Amino acid sequence: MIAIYFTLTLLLGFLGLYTLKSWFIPLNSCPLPPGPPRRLVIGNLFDFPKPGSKEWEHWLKHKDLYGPISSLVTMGQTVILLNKPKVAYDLMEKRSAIYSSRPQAVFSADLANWKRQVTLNGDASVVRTHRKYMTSLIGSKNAILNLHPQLDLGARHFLLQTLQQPDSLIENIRRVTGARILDMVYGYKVEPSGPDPLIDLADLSGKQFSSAAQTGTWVVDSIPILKYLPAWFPGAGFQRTAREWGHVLTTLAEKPYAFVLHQRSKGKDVASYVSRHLDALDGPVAPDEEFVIKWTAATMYGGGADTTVSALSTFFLVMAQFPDVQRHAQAELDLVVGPRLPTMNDRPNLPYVHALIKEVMRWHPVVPLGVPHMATEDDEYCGYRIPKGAVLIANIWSFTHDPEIYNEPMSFNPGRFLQHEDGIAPECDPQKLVFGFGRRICPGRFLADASLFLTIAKSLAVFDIAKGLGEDGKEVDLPAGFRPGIISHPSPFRVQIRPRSGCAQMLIGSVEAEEPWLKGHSKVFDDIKL
Ligand code: HEM
Repeated sequence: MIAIYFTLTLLLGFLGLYTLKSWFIPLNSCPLPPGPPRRLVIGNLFDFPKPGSKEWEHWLKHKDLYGPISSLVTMGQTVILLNKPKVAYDLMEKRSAIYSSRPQAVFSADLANWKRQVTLNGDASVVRTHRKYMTSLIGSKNAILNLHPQLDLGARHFLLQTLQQPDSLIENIRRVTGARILDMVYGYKVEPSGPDPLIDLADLSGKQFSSAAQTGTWVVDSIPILKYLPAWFPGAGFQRTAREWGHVLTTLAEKPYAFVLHQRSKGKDVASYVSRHLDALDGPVAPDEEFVIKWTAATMYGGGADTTVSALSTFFLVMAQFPDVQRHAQAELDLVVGPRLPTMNDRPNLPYVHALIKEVMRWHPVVPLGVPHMATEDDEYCGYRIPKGAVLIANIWSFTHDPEIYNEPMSFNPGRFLQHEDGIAPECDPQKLVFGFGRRICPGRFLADASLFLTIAKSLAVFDIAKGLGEDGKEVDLPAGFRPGIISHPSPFRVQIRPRSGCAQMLIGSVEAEEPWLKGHSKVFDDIKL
């Protein structure tokens, strides 16, 4: 009992101090950017989105109410909302030296130890090293050229699996996307059908990450002192959850790494990101070097799979929703490519398909609020104060739906990205917005771009995508909604996917004659002790 009173008193004391800090404005200092009025003690606590709500919609009103930049303060923490792309560029790109850190959310980064993945790490030298390792595999268009054959084969296997199991679209997308990255990063082949331990693990960890990083879900993020509560303390269940989720993340990094070491010990190793880095070492791998290889590999797997799954799911949803757009893209493919599957070489001659992919990325940005950045120094912008430690959130969804940038932003119109004969310029390329900004810009953007093109162009060439049928045989309406989360996916939907012709069916089946891609390595784990 005494322990509870003591902890409560301590908590109230800290709350008071935080509040004082949030009300304290240095003399001769400019004001924070505008924002909702602050209440005594709790500041803007009730102005944050409710857990499980769509945060990007919640913050949208800030642009109309307060302009291009706004702010909130609660528990001593300042949050700066960037409501226009220019502000995101001005701060996160032009002043990237002081806006490239990450806030250390207590639950995700600290307790569950997600900061082992660079995405949630704020330390500049760690970020530099980890990004350097990753960019050797995926950091430029040239680096991705080497991966085209693997990506192309992956896309053809996706067609085959979708033909065989048209009702398991999202599972197929998930399996093939994960399989591609596991192959590139570890040389691991997933099971051709049925569950695969690494795909399931990434799925679980991805779901846990989405909940872990959701603002407002974890009280310990707002009151960091709570992290010292022991797990047995009433209300401290978050400690057990964090430990459990941290353990899943550890397994996600250790298991496939152990697979590579096992294959090397048997002389069965194939070229992959991990083996290439191990080959480059002179002697035995030092622990800190092993840490970087292991965790950059896990970061690419974790960061690359779920994001691409979301973009491809949105593609299938909108194709069923906008059949005219689908027909237009198919007509272009038939004219330019003819009766074969499109490849990367066809891309320059497929402007409409290219524009369609941009529109998918704009229509629903996969990471609607980006990943928050943190200021590492006090700064001033347009007469407003941005204090050291402030968290910066770029509302990417609001950027890609800004009527000053995109004409009729709520309509799905790939034509907006084409060069018009009457001289009207194409609208802003959303690739400049949806992958984030400055030194933390997504290092997987070239890989994502190539994977999306190959999967989307090939799918359009051979499949007709339509709304699913209800029990009465009539087409059912598609949900227009998207789920909340740091990586946002479409709400569950049903579509029909059929080959466009007999020739299309033959093209899809042709991949079966090639070396089996999905031949399955999971049995190896029977021999590996973690
Ligand atoms: C449609 C696909 C994708 C989208 C829309 C996307 C978007 C983003 C965004 C918005 C960020 C945050 C950038 C910032 O902080 O300003 C990010 C970070 C990151 N992305 Fe992606 N991404 C995609 C695919 C990928 C892929 C395929 C990989 C790797 C294989 C990847 C790896 C990463 C990593 C490692 C980070 C963290 C970078 C850092 O913290 O420095 N992403 N991504």
